[in-house]
Amino acid sequence: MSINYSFGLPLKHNFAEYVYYQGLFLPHEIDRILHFWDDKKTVEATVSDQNIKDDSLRKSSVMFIDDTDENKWVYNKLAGLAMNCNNERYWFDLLGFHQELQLTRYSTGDFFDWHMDFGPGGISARKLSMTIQLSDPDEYEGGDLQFMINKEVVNAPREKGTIIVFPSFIMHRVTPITKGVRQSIVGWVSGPPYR
Ligand SMILES: O=C(O)CCC(=O)C(=O)O
Ligand SMILES: [Fe+2]
Repeated sequence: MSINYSFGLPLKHNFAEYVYYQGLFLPHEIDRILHFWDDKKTVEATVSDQNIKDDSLRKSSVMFIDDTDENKWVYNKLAGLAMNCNNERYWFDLLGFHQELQLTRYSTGDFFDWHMDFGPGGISARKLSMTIQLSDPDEYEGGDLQFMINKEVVNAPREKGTIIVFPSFIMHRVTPITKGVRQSIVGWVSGPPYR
């Protein structure tokens, strides 16, 4: 039963476990982003904020997109989307990107098992997570970004260019790639502690 014992605060509810957007990046922009990939800058992905490699949780290659003048357009587009999405849905307190955008490559056998992007230490400021699907769905098999919503497993859209935004405390995973290569960008928007 619902009651209304108000503390006098303005209330807005429009929560969704995840939302997605299409068309923010044009195909030639996605191609430009894919050309950022530089094997010399690639590192094996780690988990949490401790630079821990845990092959049972995550296997993929990542590199970070420097926040330089040349790359600013990518940051700017994603920041705009994050602010609009936040105004539409979440009303979290956001401060901005405090960690570089991550370009991720999953080859056959790579995966990222169930996790939250939020946690203790250096990842405790993460509020919103964003993923850009950079690969065409028929370039790879497996590699689904999935959310755990109660006990249902829900697939995120795979279309190239789709941007999926979700609160960093939502459980998600990327299933193992069984064929081909999937690439994505992952960004985290930070904010002050929950209150
Ligand atoms: O590749 C993705 O779409 C998501 C990866 C992920 O969950 C992460 O890097 O935290
Ligand atoms: Fe994640």
